[in-house]
Amino acid sequence: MDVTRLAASICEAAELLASQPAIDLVQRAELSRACEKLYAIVEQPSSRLEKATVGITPIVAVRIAIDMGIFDFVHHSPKKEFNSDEIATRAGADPLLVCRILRSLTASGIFNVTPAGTYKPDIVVKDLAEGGYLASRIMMNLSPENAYAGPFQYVFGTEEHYFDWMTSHPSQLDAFNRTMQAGVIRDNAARWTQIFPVAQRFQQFLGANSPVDKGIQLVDIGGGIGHEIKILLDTLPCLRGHFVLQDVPGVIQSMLPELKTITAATRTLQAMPCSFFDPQPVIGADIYFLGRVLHDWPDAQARSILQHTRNAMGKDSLLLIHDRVLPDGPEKVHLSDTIMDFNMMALCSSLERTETQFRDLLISVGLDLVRVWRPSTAGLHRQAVLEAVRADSPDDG
Ligand SMILES: C[S@@+](CC[C@H](N)C(=O)[O-])C[C@H]1O[C@@H](n2cnc3c(N)ncnc32)[C@H](O)[C@@H]1O
Repeated sequence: MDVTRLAASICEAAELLASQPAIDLVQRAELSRACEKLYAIVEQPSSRLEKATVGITPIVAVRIAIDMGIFDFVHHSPKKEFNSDEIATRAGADPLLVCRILRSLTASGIFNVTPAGTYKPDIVVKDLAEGGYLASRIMMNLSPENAYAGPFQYVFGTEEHYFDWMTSHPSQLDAFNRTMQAGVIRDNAARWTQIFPVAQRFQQFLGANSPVDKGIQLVDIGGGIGHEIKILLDTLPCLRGHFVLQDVPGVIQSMLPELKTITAATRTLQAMPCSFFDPQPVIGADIYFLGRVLHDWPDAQARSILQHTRNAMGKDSLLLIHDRVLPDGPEKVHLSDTIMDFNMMALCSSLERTETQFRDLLISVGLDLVRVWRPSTAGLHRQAVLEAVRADSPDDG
């Protein structure tokens, strides 16, 4: 079957339908059933699971928007289109939070983004505006950015960060570590080794017989139980070098058993309990790797992690950041992206960042973003690998 042609005809049919006069309820039901059948076949199992487990976040976005009066404003305004900043000003709310909410509402079909980049409300907005049968109020007008006093701490009645709290809740920590490992095992295309061309870029370190000291030195910061290092070693069985796995002590002690046996002549592995909020002890490594770490932290802490890494980097060191990178255009943001963004907001007072937000963060600590690697199945995955070097590196520019 020619899937590309099939996808093109489905899009054509959708455009044709959109240009038709209104279809009646019976036709709508018939078409909805057909679409659901198609979607049930093509949807990724991981996406089904995501909706069933953390899929509540679009509802949270609607509730916050009701409270901010966003629907009242756009419904009663004589204007038909709005930009994010004017909605934020009108709502008296943090522009970043309003931008995150509008992205989620767009992914839920409550707003559409025009070619000019403005937001156009859908007809359902009238039911969410004052007097509408779905309008009711909660309180929130700032994107949480205090990592130690956000929604998680409020709900669990604690002053600890989510990661600190987990160390005294071992079953939660174990579940978290297994979730992190499952994410990269389940989804081949989301693995960093599939996105960043490891074989080509680490070519000089490949070879079965050369000693460790001629190999790569790679530091996996906040590397969990070592699954990201394991994926690299499995992908490149001839990669030689010294691999350092860093995380908090409670996680390091759960390191994958198969990594514990690596002490060959061509490969060594060092498990190093240490905090990324302390100075980085490994100086001048070839590669510093930050896998899905920065999205756990708001800008203040993310900057501190990057600054410590930057201070340890040599002029030839490379920083690789594996994280979800959202498109800057809100109309391109998937529902799944907004679910994860709100998940990060709730658990860690943090956020999923756009490429521009990553670039700005890197520049603020003296690092330059050299390239963003995206998976070949672009559109389905937002995982990307960002490649950064010291701003004063000879390779920069
Ligand atoms: C989202 S997980 C990512 C794990 C792994 N890099 C991956 O991509 O699957 C974030 C990791 O950061 C670790 N972490 C949290 N606070 C830390 C700290 N202060 N220092 C070092 N690691 C920390 C957690 O234990 C966890 O393993």
